[in-house]
Amino acid sequence: MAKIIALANQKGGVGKTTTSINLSAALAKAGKRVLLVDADPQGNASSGVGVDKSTLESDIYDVLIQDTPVNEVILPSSTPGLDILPTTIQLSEAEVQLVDLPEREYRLSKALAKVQADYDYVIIDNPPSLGLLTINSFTAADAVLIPVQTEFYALEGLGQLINTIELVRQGLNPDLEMAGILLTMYDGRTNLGKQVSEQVRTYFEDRVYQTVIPRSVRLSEAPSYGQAIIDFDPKSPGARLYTEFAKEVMAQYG
Ligand SMILES: Nc1ncnc2c1ncn2[C@@H]1O[C@H](COP(=O)(O)OP(=O)(O)OP(=O)(O)O)[C@@H](O)[C@H]1O
Ligand SMILES: [Mg+2]
Repeated sequence: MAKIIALANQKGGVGKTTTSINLSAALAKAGKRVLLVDADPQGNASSGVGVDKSTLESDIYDVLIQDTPVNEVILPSSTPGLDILPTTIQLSEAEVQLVDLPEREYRLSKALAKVQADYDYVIIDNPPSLGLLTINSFTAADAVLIPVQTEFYALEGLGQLINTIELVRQGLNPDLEMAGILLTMYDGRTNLGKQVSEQVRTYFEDRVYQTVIPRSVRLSEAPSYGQAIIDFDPKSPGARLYTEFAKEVMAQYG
């Protein structure tokens, strides 16, 4: 049965999508069967693993709103062993439409239950909000992994996020855990980077992963080629560190 991990932080641009893509690809390279779920209407995870969104006949919107079977929508990605449940901008309408649907918080969970036996990991990329799409992900997930940009205001909003996880645990999904916090876009040349990472570790202690993802231009270039960093530039520091990070996740979840 797949471990389902939702990547979330309602703060925008902290590395959720970059981490979703590259953790998924590194897990697949390690021999795991992985499904990447793009639950963000921006669709950056879909294009980042080589999906041409303009040619899609159906996407996660149809699964959530129209009850299209999930296996009809899943596609192979540019990385062997990694499948993608893609999205397009039409998912932006789902946030409103879900409100009136029965079991509105459980729709992703029900869809993923049908393919959970086919994978070792399901990684869900989420939008920068705590709306119904993210709540669907938290209801479906075993654990929430929080990327935190090693920058000023890094801790801002984390209290609210952790509160939301707690609320979901009290109602919709009692088994939901916090997987941990991943520091991203670290710049070791600046004092700020060091200060923020120390501050996050002081506050969250062993819930912060040992691996730290450095700021790297190659990581930001890879998505425009539709490739994960381990395929785009296997020798780059980004490829090495996402591989290290995947090892930490496998030590945690098998
Ligand atoms: N380690 C890194 N080094 C350099 N650039 C990075 C790194 N990680 C992410 N980026 C770049 O920073 C931007 C934001 O990253 P990303 O899209 O992963 O964040 P996000 O949290 O998914 O954003 P959103 O909240 O909009 O979904 C992107 O342009 C991405 O390419
Ligand atoms: Mg994103």
